Amino acid sequence: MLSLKWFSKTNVFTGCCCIIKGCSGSVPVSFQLNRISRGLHTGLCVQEETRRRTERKVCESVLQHFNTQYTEELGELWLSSREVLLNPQCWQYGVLLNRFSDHVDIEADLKSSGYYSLLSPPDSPFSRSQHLQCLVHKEAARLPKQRHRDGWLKQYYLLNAASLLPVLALAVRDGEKVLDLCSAPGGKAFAVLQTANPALLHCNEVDKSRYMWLMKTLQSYVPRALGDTLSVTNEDGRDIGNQKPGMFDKVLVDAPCSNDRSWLFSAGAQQGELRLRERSKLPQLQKQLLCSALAAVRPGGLVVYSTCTFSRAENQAVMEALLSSSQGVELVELEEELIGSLSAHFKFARLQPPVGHLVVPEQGRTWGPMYVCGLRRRS
Ligand SMILES: C[S@@+](CC[C@H](N)C(=O)[O-])C[C@H]1O[C@@H](n2cnc3c(N)ncnc32)[C@H](O)[C@@H]1O
Repeated sequence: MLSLKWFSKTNVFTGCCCIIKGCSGSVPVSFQLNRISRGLHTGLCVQEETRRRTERKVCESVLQHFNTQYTEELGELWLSSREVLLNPQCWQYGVLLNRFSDHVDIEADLKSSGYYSLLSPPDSPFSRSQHLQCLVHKEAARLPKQRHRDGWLKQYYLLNAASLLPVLALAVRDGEKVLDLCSAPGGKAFAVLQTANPALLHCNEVDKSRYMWLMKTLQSYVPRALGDTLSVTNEDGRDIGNQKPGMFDKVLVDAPCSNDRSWLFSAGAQQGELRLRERSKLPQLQKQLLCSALAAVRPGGLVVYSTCTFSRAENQAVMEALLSSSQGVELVELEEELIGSLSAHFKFARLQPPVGHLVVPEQGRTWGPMYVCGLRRRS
């Protein structure tokens, strides 16, 4: 296990502006956010990123495969979601503010540019967390990414806002011990730290290069003072349940899955076909990771499972198989209040069987796909 060591890197910075583009494909509107563009901690120019996204080619074999499977599983919903997934220019991005950084100016700029909070204000009785602040825009606005600068904390993390659903479902409380079993690149680990002050957040990632990426994320967003709270390992998550039985209050399994959004733009037919061939192995891996998570959580503790695919085989079927083969495990319904408050922002599919929740993208609310389901270990 590694505790975090912060390392330095040379940084380049360029000024930049943001692009707003409607789903209709209308003329792009660019605007400048005063302090963001003045802050100049940007990475790739947003226009460059937008151009790259526009130029990405759809992988026909993956599209055909999804058409067959998801028409059967989702019917009409697949048609509306497909329209969004195939048009990267209409994708929205959530801006998750970093409570450990000084972001007051940026928050004010964003709000004056039409951004609003995804969740209730932090002081509301309905707020899920004291600190988590995610701003969204009804258009496909895209901020520049900020570059890593040694000794400086990035002010925001860009994400698909539906990624917050598993973190909110985990509902971490101050002082809890939390395991993020499949953690890289670290978006949800970062989000967990925005919601509470856990006694321990243990992040694990099996892939070496993604593990390095995870370390970099944590270094860029989390103050050194929290170093003792965090631990990071580069192991197969399937082994962690045996290594740390019953050690955690909560475990997040943000599982490796058919990442529908990105698979549709696989780099070439070969990569697409390889992914489709390997796809049938995913449910087995997902079940093994869940078993490990259930071993790592204490009796009475909560495991949240999430994926970013529509696939029934990787979502409800995994949960059902697990529930039927494991004793002392029960399904946990996500709080109605949480689903209700997010329904204004997210489109939820009606699942059959009704196990877990699935956010599906639609025009104007392009968040998802994101499947979330909770399990409690009884004994
Ligand atoms: C969906 S991604 C996680 C995204 C991450 N939670 C976030 O929010 O940034 C799934 C991750 O699981 C990792 N993974 C795949 N197999 C694994 C295993 N056996 N044990 C642990 N991690 C694994 C993948 O390399 C990938 O980084």
